[in-house]
Amino acid sequence: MTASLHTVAAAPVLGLIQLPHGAGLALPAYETEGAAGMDLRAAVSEGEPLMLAPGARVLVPTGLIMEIPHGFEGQIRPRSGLAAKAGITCLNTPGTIDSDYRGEVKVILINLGEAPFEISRGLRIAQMVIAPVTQARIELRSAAGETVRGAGGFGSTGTG
Ligand SMILES: O=c1ccn([C@H]2C[C@H](O)[C@@H](COP(=O)(O)OP(=O)(O)OP(=O)(O)O)O2)c(=O)[nH]1
Ligand SMILES: [Mg+2]
Repeated sequence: MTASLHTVAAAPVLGLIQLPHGAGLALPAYETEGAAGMDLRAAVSEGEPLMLAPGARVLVPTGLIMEIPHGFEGQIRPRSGLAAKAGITCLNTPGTIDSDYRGEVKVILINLGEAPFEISRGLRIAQMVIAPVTQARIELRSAAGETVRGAGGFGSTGTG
């Protein structure tokens, strides 16, 4: 039997605290067995949707405080359906949720489409991937070791 990704015994536990304005909203969830990201919902007031004009951006509350285990991060990514259909994306994608952050998680959406976009309560606005992170030890050095690439970049290997 194949275990689903999220029932692996060693899976990290994501702690969630639902704030009062998030109460009643469905918790973030993996929509399919193999989904990489869990969808996040807009915790805007019922009956008071946010209208996002073309070109405008907005900080959308999720109504959630998270306890991401040490050694992991949350990556906030756009949903392709919103992007393809309406030009809605996350401005700072992938947004970084640090494991020591204890404020409300918010999603920065921007409307790159041509029409105003309505964000109503409960709309699945983005997805969050939990990913391992490594903190490097930093060493100040006097020079960098030589490589074939050297300082070539930004298209140095050609286009074809
Ligand atoms: O899309 C995002 C990005 C960040 N955050 C929260 C969680 C994160 O841990 C914190 C800081 O994010 P980041 O380091 O990207 O922002 P900053 O501008 O460097 O702020 P800070 O100086 O607080 O680190 O803000 C969100 O809620 N949503
Ligand atoms: Mg920062």
